[in-house]
Amino acid sequence: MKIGLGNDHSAVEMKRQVAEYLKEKGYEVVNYGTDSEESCDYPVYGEKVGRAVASGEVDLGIIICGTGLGISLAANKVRGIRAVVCSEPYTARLSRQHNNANVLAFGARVIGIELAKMIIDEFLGTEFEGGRHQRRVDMIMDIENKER
Ligand SMILES: O=C[C@H](O)[C@H](O)[C@H](O)COP(=O)(O)O
Repeated sequence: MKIGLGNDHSAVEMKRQVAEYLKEKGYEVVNYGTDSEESCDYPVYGEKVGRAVASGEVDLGIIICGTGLGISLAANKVRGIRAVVCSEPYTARLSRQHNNANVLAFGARVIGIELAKMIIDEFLGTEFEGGRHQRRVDMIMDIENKER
């Protein structure tokens, strides 16, 4: 499975550790984030990862900024993206089971790497359940069609 990573200046070290962890676990990693700690703008990287996921260039995305908020807001503007901010593993699991989330976001200034690893494990290790949840996810995606 191919995972697209994105981050701003606040999450360079967190992204590096996440990439290392994912590679150890056998995932292919594509880095769309910055590797410089010089101040930059998170929408750039949220959009890049969102587009990579939406086009199928990667299977899922993981995006990190200070809080996970701004970068997820940006990713969610890309058609087809369901990006979620998770600060604990339960929400990460349910975001896949019920919401079929395709991009995970968290904050490098909010959680540490060990919690991030647990969150990532739940996110990548859980499948969408479908059924009644499919109807609701379809309803979410239909909102995009009404907007554009
Ligand atoms: O939601 C936005 C992110 O948390 C950014 O990483 C944050 O706003 C960057 O802040 P600063 O420019 O003060 O490092």
